[in-house]
Amino acid sequence: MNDSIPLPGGDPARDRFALLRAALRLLRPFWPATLAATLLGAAGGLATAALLAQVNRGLQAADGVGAGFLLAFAGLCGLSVLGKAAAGVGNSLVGQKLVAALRKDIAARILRAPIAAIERQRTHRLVASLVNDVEAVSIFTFNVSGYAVALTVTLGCFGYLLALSPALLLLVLLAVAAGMLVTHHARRAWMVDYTDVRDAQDDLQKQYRAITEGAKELRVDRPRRRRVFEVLLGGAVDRIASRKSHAMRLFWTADAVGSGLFFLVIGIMLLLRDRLALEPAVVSGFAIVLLYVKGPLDQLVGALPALGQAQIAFRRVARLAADFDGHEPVALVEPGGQTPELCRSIALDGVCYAYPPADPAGEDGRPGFAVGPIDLEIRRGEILFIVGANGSGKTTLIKLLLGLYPPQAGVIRLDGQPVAEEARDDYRQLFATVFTDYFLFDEVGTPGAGLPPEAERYLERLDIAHKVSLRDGVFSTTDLSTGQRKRLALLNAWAAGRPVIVFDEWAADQDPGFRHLFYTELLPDLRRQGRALVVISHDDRYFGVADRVVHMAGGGIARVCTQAAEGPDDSAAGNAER
Ligand SMILES: Nc1ncnc2c1ncn2[C@@H]1O[C@H](COP(=O)(O)OP(=O)(O)OP(=O)(O)O)[C@@H](O)[C@H]1O
Repeated sequence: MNDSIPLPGGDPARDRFALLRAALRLLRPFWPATLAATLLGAAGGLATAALLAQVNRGLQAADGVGAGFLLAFAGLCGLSVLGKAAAGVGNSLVGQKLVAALRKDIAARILRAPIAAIERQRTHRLVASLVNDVEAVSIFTFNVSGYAVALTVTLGCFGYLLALSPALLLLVLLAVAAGMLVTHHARRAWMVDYTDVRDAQDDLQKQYRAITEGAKELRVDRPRRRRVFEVLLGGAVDRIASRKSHAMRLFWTADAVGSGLFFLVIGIMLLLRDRLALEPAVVSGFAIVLLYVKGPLDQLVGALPALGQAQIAFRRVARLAADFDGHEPVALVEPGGQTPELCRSIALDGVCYAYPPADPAGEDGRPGFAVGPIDLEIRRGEILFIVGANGSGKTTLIKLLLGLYPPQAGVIRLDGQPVAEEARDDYRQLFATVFTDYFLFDEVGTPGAGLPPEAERYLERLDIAHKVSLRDGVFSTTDLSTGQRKRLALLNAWAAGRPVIVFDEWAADQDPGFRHLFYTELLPDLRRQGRALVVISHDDRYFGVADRVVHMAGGGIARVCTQAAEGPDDSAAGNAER
């Protein structure tokens, strides 16, 4: 996938120009349209300033205006209106493209990020970034050339004022500087508010998940429901509202001070008119221009809250990007690399992985859970069970086997050859999985590859054909019972046609009849097709189905039993019981 939308590299908190640079970098792919919109808008802005001068000249002309004046007036009007319209159209075009590119970019980052980083981030934070940060950045960038136009109009107007009276312009600039000082102080305070708002948006997203995904639990638990609604969700909502109102109060106070200063300047000018013997053309020119330029100036000042929120959003996205650093070469758009084959076996040689400590400050002194060193071979056409107590490391082991966690030590070999980091994504294509927290895609099999001809028959085999059919490769419904949905997940894993299928406690929510069918018919059938089956199971009644049973304890392999010998297998050598 094209990684053409670079997100900020610097820290916008410390680097004052990081946001500007990041915005320019974001706009870079669209520079022709951005430049055209900005230039046309700037031309329109300058035409507006010239129009004001023309109006003042017309007002002061003792013997009326002629055809030449009217022609120039009409030309400036046309340029002003068209420039503004063109800038608006160009802006929205660029804005839409930019937002689309930013959304795709964040999604691509998630798709390529290390699984451990995604697990660390938690879904609600990712969703909040996808929704709130993109929104904040887009609101600001949508208007970048609008701000450029406002700035040009302002500078053009000040240029005209300079020509009319440098001394009076100095007075205006003093007022503008005082207004900027007040705004600057207010801005520092409202940035603190907006940072807190953004944190509260994460909390809100978390509580939205709680009330949707935990709807059933909350319906039967009134105290918790009240706490979630009033304290957790309500607290986040109220925090956002009060912090935003505080920020806006500061903004409007600063804005009012700015406007007051503006009118003060006009008042002072009128007061000093006679004392300084100002010409009527100068006074009327200043009055017209100052009243007009207040619009673009307000637009520029009004951009500050959006700018602040965009800055915070950039900081968030930068942090996310940093946490997703070291992403793997995962093909998203171009066809991937080679689809590997499994001829003999996959071997884990001394593979280790340790989670970071739950308390990174290390205050509780507990290290993260560690798995390994693991020596294990998975052979083509065998059923391998991984068993052990809760928390013994079974799922972590299969995440290592699948290449979802990169081994921190040791190596994975495919048919004797080490799997290099660049080939890990290809290697992962050997597997189909049904995790305990699986996600059910309603498109069956490998997208674009068509369905295996026996798919309908397999639905019957799974005793689900009376509920679900396949329409154009899509399940007609997934509104099913828990066990039935899991059968569809199994169908998906089977239809993907991969040489290795991994089941994480698949049978846990199946009825006894179907559980029996799974262990005694489906698994042996899949083995007959030449696939390797790695099955995490607590069903000790069916351990006899496996060719080998790997017993995990405390993150290591305690022993491996083969069915023939029912004793420790040679392949377990080196895995000391813990
Ligand atoms: N995402 C994670 N981040 C940090 N630590 C984790 C994470 N997932 C698991 N662990 C740690 O690893 C240990 C083993 O977890 P794992 O899921 O591998 O166990 P399991 O044998 O599959 O357990 P179960 O039978 O309950 O599914 C956990 O007790 C926990 O301490």
